[in-house]
Amino acid sequence: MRALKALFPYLRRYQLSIALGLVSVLVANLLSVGSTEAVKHALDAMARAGGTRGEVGKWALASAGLALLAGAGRFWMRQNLNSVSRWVELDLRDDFFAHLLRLDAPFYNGTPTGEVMSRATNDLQAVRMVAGPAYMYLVNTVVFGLMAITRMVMIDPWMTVLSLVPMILLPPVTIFFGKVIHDQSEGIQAQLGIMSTMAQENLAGQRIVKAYGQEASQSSLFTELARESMRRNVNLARTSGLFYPSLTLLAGLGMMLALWLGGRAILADRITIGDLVIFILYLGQLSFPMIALGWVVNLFQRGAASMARVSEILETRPVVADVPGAQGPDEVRGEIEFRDVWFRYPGTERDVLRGISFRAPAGATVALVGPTGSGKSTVVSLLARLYDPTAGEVLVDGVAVRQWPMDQLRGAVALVPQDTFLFSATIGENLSLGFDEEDEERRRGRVRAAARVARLEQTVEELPGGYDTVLGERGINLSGGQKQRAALARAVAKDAPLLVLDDALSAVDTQTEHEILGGLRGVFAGRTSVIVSHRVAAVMDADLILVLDDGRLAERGTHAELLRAGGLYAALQRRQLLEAQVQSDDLLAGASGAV
Ligand SMILES: Nc1ncnc2c1ncn2[C@@H]1O[C@H](COP(=O)(O)OP(=O)(O)OP(=O)(O)O)[C@@H](O)[C@H]1O
Repeated sequence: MRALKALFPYLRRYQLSIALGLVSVLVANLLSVGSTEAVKHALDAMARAGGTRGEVGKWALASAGLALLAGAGRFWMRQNLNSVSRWVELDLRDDFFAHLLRLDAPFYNGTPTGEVMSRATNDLQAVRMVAGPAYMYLVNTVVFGLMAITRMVMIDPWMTVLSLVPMILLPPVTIFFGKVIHDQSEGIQAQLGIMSTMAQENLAGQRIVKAYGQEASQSSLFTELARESMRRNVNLARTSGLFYPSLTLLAGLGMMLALWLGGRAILADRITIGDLVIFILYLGQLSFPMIALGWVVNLFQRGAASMARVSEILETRPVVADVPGAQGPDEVRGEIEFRDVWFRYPGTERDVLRGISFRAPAGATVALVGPTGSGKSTVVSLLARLYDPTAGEVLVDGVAVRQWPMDQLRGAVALVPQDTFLFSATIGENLSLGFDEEDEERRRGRVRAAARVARLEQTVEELPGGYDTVLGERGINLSGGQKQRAALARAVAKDAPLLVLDDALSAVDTQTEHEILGGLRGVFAGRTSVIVSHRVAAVMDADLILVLDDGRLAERGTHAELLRAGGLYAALQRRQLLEAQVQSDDLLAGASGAV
């Protein structure tokens, strides 16, 4: 329950509404008790020898009027307290999302996305139930319970004790069934999640399903999952079927005892008919608050566990963050230096970079080549400070990147990562992600110029809405190469001093890649570029080529120097030339065959 303390600052913002809501609980219950008391007076007037019609009518009217006012009070109670829970949920969700965006790559590396999503949805919902309904029903039960039981004891203490015995079982029965029903519902949701994922994958990957003839086996797998879902639903129906009659049985037992004992008390002239009727009314009105009490216990337990999970993320501090007194250079030139850099990914045991040292002057084009898994993307990640090195230092303009204010560093680097990511927004919005431009014409101009450099202009113009075409699930899908060019255009439009392309043109054909890189050289003349590529043709014009092999810097130099050295780079070039030769021979053979 200590976890719920973290909720207090959020609740404190709405203390006026909470106070009004709690006063409404008190007033509504007082009015409700008053209405029940008026019933007693009406009945007693009916049974008394001198009672008049007018008197009965007056009390009946009073009862109805008070019940109406009590209803209004309850509306006001719900209105205030449930609204507070929604506001608290909104504030928490906003803070949670903003915090998620501040968290760093090491956090996302070690936390599955599904886990984060479940905290942002299910857990926040469970916390909301505590921030309103749970304490509202708890206070309501306590207030009404005290009032009703006091009145019942005043009528007959023994009758109160005995008729409450079955009622006292209502909260534990609700807690027990509540837990079972909750677990079963979760199981159903989980099963539904598995089914949705499977359906979604089969629909999205329907070309693979068809190409590999998987229709029948996927269909029977789905049937198995659906059967399991049905079995879980039937179990839930059985539990619910037992739960509600158990509640009615216990409440009914209390009533039966009250009727039996009350009947005897009337015959013995200890209480009036009016007393018995309102006793039974109070008993009946008590059953829902008693059931709510059990429900509230479960809500608090679930809410506390959920708040602990939400707080765990909210309290996680990014490891890669601004250091105190962070200070970058006044003007970014773009000189890059790696000084004996070692790196291993958090939670792993293997050094993926081992003693990398190099220096590239501002304005140079640096290329990284090497076999897959050799550490090229990792070098780029350290430059953009997505991670901090395990040992050694990465410097830009002579200042360690850890000493730079994060905003300044990220503003200075335009990164095109290996995995292209475009938002489900318009192409124009996707391309202007990296810069602020109030003037719409200038923004569009900048986006168009960048698209031209990335050889994307014609593709966009052929789309139905041009730059206003929405991408992704809600709109059209681009091909792999088009997506890569859009990601490149986004980086070009950012117009930053350092351009970093991490295998950013792998899905573009060699000819287009050559054209794009040629265009980039013009636009980025005087700025520093880092190009990761598997193709020698893409890096041969670079000022400095670094060849990585299993985390080590195996070779360095210009294209000509590396060819002369006859090492890994030269072997890579020979292989790629040979491959190109074989491909063109195949094409020629195909063409002559066709003739
Ligand atoms: N997030 C990660 N967590 C743990 N290990 C990782 C992570 N990302 C990469 N690695 C490991 O680090 C090593 C270097 O990976 P990196 O992505 O830098 O290679 P690369 O040279 O860019 O490869 P490719 O050419 O295939 O893109 C690999 O062995 C890889 O398995």
